[in-house]
Amino acid sequence: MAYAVIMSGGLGSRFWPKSRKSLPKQFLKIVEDKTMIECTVDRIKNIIPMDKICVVTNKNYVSIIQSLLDLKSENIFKEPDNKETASCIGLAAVKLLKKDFDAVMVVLPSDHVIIGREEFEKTLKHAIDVARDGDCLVTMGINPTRPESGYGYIEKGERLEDGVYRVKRFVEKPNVDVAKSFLEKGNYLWNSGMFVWRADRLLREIKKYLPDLYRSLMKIYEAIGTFDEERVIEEEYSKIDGISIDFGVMQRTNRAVVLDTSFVWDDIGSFTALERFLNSDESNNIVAGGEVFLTEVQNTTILGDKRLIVAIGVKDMLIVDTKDVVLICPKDRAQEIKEVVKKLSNNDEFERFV
Ligand SMILES: Nc1nc2c(ncn2[C@@H]2O[C@H](COP(=O)(O)OP(=O)(O)OP(=O)(O)O)[C@@H](O)[C@H]2O)c(=O)[nH]1
Ligand SMILES: O=P(O)(O)O[C@H]1O[C@H](CO)[C@@H](O)[C@H](O)[C@@H]1O
Repeated sequence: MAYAVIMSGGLGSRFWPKSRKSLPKQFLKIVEDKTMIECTVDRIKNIIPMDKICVVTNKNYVSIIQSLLDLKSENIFKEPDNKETASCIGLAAVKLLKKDFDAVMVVLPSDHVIIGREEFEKTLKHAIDVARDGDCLVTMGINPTRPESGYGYIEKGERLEDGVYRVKRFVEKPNVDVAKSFLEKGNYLWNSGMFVWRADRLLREIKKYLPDLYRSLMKIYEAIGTFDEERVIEEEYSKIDGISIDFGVMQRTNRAVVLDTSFVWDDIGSFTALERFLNSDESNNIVAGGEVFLTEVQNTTILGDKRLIVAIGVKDMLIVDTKDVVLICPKDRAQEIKEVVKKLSNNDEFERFV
């Protein structure tokens, strides 16, 4: 049986100050008129029925998820802490395996924009068939359109069937020069961060490449359905070293295959991604929300709130206003917001703004 596993415990810190610890990006309406997590569920519910859709999230976000999605509480997998995507996916794998030994997991981030519903559904069905029959880890590949250094790249290897390739190499977040060379070579795809695999196959890969995490997951597996479940999850999570599924498994495994997809995809990783979806004025400015009064402003993205934003002679900037924080930064440094948020989190005076 196929299950959707929606990862929804991240902080979306590159979208700070709009995205806060108390209400991260996946629970905001960013480019569509529903929250990002609602859009994620809408996109898959023709393929995977609601009772097979699961969300893995931090325990603090359970009530937000319940208010947005019509999910049974047993389909919300609670994490006591954020230990990155390998643990989040591993926890979902043991939860599903406990009730279905043939579980196939469709792992989806909760903060992507996808255009081309029919194509997406067709690709997902194909991915489920490949993962169910084969002993492999399926990733959904996107044809790159720019030398993006914020994504993982997949080198296509042997063609297995129409649109399906063995993964020759998986390179997580190369620098821009390497990304340019991948684009020129033409045989690389972006890793979309959407994966399909059997739960048992994934756990065997975790056993091989992340043995400590595997040991913790096995203890959790034993405790699932007992009175001790929550305590054991807390105890094991306190021991887990966080690592992403990309660094932890995908870069190491030789069982990965990639599907060459053709829908439009974006991970809306940072504010600058909005340029690809929102309309700009004749000076290439984007205004998303709030009122603005601009004089000789160019190539600037402004996300307003309640106040009027007045800017004079500003170029290539990002301006984000909220009720208690104003962020001003050059657009080409927008990735640094994540680091700033980490610093603020560790600062007693400013932590409350995170
Ligand atoms: N359950 C769970 N989900 C996670 C965790 N880390 C990231 N995610 C989710 O995985 C997806 C991809 O996350 P990232 O973009 O890597 O991280 P993020 O925290 O959302 O964003 P940044 O802080 O801006 O990097 C998103 O849907 C996140 O909500 C985690 O530790 N647990
Ligand atoms: O954690 P990050 O920064 O969002 O990166 C992850 O997602 C990217 C796609 O959104 C992928 O391209 C990366 O390989 C990785 O899976």
